[in-house]
Amino acid sequence: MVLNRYRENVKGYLEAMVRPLARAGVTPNQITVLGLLISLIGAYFFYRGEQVVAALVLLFGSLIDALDGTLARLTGKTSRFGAFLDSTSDRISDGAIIFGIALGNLVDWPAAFLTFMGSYLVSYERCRAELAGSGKLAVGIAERAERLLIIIITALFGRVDYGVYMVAVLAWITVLQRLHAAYVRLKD
Ligand SMILES: CC(C)CCC[C@@H](C)CCC[C@@H](C)CCC[C@@H](C)CCOC[C@@H](COP(=O)(O)O[C@@H]1[C@H](O)[C@H](OP(=O)(O)O)[C@@H](O)[C@H](O)[C@H]1O)OCC[C@H](C)CCC[C@H](C)CCC[C@H](C)CCCC(C)C
Ligand SMILES: Nc1ccn([C@@H]2O[C@H](COP(=O)(O)O)[C@@H](O)[C@H]2O)c(=O)n1
Ligand SMILES: [Mg+2]
Ligand SMILES: [Mg+2]
Repeated sequence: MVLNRYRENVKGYLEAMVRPLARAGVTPNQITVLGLLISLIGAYFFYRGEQVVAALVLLFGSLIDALDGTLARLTGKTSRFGAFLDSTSDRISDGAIIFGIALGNLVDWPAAFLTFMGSYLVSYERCRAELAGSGKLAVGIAERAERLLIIIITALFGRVDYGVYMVAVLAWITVLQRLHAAYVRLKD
C-alpha cells in the first residue's frame, strides 16, 4: 500500500526504460520470465550465503518485475494470461527467495516457514477476494513490494535474518488487514 502509492511517480521512468524494449519487439511475457529467472539467481546467491550479491541481483530483478506490466500497457499487449503469468512468477519468486535464505542457513526453518506462509496468504487473500467480487484488494502494510524491499535492504547490510523476522510479522499483520477489508467488502 505504501509503495503502491508511488507507482504514478515512477511511471514515466519505467516507460522510458521499456520504449527501447518495445522497439526491439520484446514481449511482456518475455520480460516476466526474465524477471523470474533473475529472482531465482538471487535466491541461489542466498543459498550460497552471499547476501549482498543476492540483494543486488534481486534489486535488478525487481526493476525488471516492474517493467512487464508497463511494457504490456504501453504496447497495448496486456493479456489475461500475462496477468496470470506475472502473479504466478511472483509467487515462485517469493517462495524461492525464502527457500534460498533457509537453505543457506541464514535463518531458521520455523521463521522461514512462518514468513513463507504469511507472504503466500497475503497474496492468496487478494486473489480469492477479488474472485469473489471485492474489487482490487491491494491493501495492507506489507504488500509484495514492501516485503521484497525489506529483504533486499537488510541483505545489503548482511542481516537478511532481521528482514525475514520483520517480513514474518508484517505479512501476518497484512493477513489480518486483508481479512478485515474482505469482510467489509464481501459480508452481504
Ligand atoms: C542493482 C542495479 C543494477 C539496478 C538498480 C535499479 C534500482 C534503481 C531499482 C529500482 C526498482 C524500482 C523501480 C522498483 C521496485 C519495486 C519492487 C520493490 C517490487 C516489485 O514489484 C513489482 C510491481 C508489480 O506488482 P503487482 O501489483 O503487479 O504484483 C502483484 C503482487 O505480486 C501481489 O502480491 P501481494 O498481494 O502484494 O502479496 C499479487 O497479489 C498480485 O497478483 C500481483 O499482480 O510493482 C511495481 C510498482 C511498485 C509498487 C512501485 C514502487 C515504486 C517505489 C517508489 C520504488 C522504490 C525503489 C527504491 C527507491 C529502491 C532503492 C532500494 C535501495 C536498496 C535503498
Ligand atoms: N506478461 C505480462 C505482465 C503483466 N501484464 C499486465 O500488467 C498487469 C500488471 O502490471 P504491473 O505493473 O503491476 O506488473 C497485469 O495485471 C496485466 O494486465 C501483462 O499483460 N502481461
Ligand atoms: Mg509485473
Ligand atoms: Mg511480477
